[in-house]
Amino acid sequence: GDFTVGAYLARRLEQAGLKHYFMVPGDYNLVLLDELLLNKNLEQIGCCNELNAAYAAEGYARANGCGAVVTTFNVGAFSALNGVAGAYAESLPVIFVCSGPNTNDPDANHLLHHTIGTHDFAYQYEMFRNVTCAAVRVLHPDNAPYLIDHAIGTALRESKPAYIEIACNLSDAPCLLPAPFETLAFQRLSNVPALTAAVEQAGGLLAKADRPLLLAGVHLRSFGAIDAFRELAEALGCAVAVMPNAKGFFPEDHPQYIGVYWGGISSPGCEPIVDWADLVLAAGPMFTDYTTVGWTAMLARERLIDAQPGHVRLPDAQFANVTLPDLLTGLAARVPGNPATLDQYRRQSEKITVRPEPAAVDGTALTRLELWRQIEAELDGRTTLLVETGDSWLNGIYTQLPGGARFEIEMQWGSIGWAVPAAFGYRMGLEPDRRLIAVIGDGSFQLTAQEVANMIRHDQELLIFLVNNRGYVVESEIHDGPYNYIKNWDYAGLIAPWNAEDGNGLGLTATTARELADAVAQARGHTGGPVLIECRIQHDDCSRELLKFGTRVAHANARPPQQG
Ligand SMILES: C/C(NCc1cnc(C)nc1N)=C(/S)[C@H](O)COP(=O)(O)OP(=O)(O)O
Repeated sequence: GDFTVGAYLARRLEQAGLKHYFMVPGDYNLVLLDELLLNKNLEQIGCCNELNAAYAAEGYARANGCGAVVTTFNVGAFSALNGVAGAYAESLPVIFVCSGPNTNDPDANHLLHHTIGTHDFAYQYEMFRNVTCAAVRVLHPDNAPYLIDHAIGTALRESKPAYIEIACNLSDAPCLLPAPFETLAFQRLSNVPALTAAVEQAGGLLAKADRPLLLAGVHLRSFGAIDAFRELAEALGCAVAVMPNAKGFFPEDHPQYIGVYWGGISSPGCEPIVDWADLVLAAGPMFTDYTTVGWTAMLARERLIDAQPGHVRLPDAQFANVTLPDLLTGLAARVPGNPATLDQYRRQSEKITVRPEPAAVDGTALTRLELWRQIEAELDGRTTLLVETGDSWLNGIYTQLPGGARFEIEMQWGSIGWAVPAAFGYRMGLEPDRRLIAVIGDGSFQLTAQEVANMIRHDQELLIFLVNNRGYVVESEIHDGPYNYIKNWDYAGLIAPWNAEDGNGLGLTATTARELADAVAQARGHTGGPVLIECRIQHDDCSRELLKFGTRVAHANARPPQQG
């Protein structure tokens, strides 16, 4: 039968690999939601609000490759804006779809609800253009195929979010059948001469280097270069470190792995080796105030090959239109082995990472160290550890991942409240036989907690460690004040009201090592719903790395304005 604009969109989302999309209904988008429901290969997932729906789509994209969120005009869209911008920051292809005003209204000079009450309806599109790689407004059905294809194709190629606004009276308008999906040109291609020259020159530098070292960066996953990176690592045989937001992109049980490079708060024994290397190839890094610990861990350009998703910068040359996987694969085929940095790491005594002695699992008050010792023990090769912004970042980053385990962190955007909805979306897109453990602070939890109810609605099995340290500890360690302290909740007690008449969530509390061990054991046996373990620790019981990180970030923030 006839294709409609809504059916066209649904087919393209399905072809982009989605099995679910997240939404909150509104009068503008109800007909579009009906059209999307007609596609039986896509499941419509409601969220409590549009911010959570956008975070869920971002989390889904981490597990599934691409995500989508549908909202109503303005009031829905502007809540979702934070999550869409976050997807941009995290380089994740989230398709943001919003139903807009009826096409008759502009010419009729109408004022509309859910707007700021002016005659201009383009401002939402203008705002989203700044945080998407492509933004389109479908104001006539004839343009729907090209505009939808442009938005989705660009999002997949750039690994960034895209914006699609569809006038509400076009959702069920007749539309052409979609052309084959390949016509969206979402593949990333290298320019061959540029690639040849880049491999030649970077390969030459690596071959000449006495102490080469590889550093994994955050873009490896978004730009499909994890395998190519490992190929190059094994060809070089050198030491391999990861930046904090690339944790898990190189196996931590790999013999060449030397830990997280994060300047003065690197894994034990790692920083001296990175400093000793005479050439570092950083694959997909983002050198920011956080990843360089307030600019104290910058790598000198004369010993850095900086391979970005679309170009590579050598100490004295730059090549555009070279994709990350092509460059790394090309180098793997060309470079001679050189284990100097790995040999040196193995000589170092520091390498023996000091593992906290297993505390007596007894009635002693629960501490951060014991909490994370038990979390680390709970990880296996099928588990993803997802950490919320807060001290959970630092504690998670230094947690040892078993082979096959994955790690999710939103370090570039760092928007607290992301973790609950992102875990909901991630679990929705995750293979059923894998496990999900999320570690979330009490402060962050309070922003978006209600999405746990949808975890219960969908019988999602996942484990949340809710770290109740009575407030915003990261902020306290950066710069304390009364604003860092919040109203306490009965976090474990929240699950029962969310269960209501039919839920199967489980809320537990742990104030001692023994209670935590018992709760974890009970969680292991719980099926058919999420488990939240409220772990109560002291406010100042934070990681030593946070103390260092906090003071350096505060220092960077406090730089006086340049005297003009
Ligand atoms: C308030 C804020 N950051 C500022 C902030 C404020 N608002 C948004 C949306 N995102 C942000 N990062 C942060 S990191 C809190 O310490 C988080 O507290 P909590 O979740 O309880 O974790 P810790 O106690 O481990 O820090």
